[in-house]
Amino acid sequence: MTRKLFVGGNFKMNGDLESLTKLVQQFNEADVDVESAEVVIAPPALYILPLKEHARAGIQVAAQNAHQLPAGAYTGEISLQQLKDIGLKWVILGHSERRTIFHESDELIAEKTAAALKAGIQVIFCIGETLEEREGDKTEEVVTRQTEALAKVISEDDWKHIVVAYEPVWAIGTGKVATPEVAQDTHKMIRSFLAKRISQKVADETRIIYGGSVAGKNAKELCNQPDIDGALVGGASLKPEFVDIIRAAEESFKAKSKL
Ligand SMILES: O=C[C@H](O)COP(=O)(O)O
Repeated sequence: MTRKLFVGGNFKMNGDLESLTKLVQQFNEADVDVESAEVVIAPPALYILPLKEHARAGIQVAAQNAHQLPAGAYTGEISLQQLKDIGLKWVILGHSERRTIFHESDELIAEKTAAALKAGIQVIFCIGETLEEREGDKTEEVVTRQTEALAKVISEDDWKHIVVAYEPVWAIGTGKVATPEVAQDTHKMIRSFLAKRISQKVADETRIIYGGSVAGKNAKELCNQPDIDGALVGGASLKPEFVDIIRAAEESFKAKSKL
């Protein structure tokens, strides 16, 4: 298997300078193999710069959102060009909290993603269904619709700068983690969609990571699944437990690569 493990930590709107600096210090000191995994933390915007300076080599930093336009009268927003200016390589776009609370549409998220790639920033592109949609048997329709919006506006070559994060909304921050089998089924479905819609190459090479109540105790089983290439961790990334998640995911990946 050629896809590299990806573990993201989304701090959301949590922490302060002191607590997050201490947290990153714990990550810096942890014995994790940052060569075999891509580790990316996403702090609140105003802590990006100090934490980027503080994080050791191998721990990258992402923004949690950005505006699609390069500059202008958009009070409160940050542009992708500004992220690029401070040396950032990653941004999370399409998180379900942006989709639901801030009413970001599939089209806007696709536009932001295309703008990020144009600005030279890689994207953790989040998709996922609500509980109502899952219970209404609409998971495939929803994740396909969200991914199709992006497929329309980027090229085949652009996909190498995208990590798809499948995050079932009903599993985010609820403690209700999707079982490894349920998550695997959806990841497989997303990969098949990429194969049919884009190409087999893009399907084989794009990393699809899982998010939603990932913790030290379930990371290994989730990452053991053939189509799960890592995790996007929320709550547990604010604790030293994040290191256990990275280690567990690395163990799974090493085992999978021997298959
Ligand atoms: O971006 C991360 C996801 O929203 C997952 O959050 P969680 O691990 O707190 O459920």
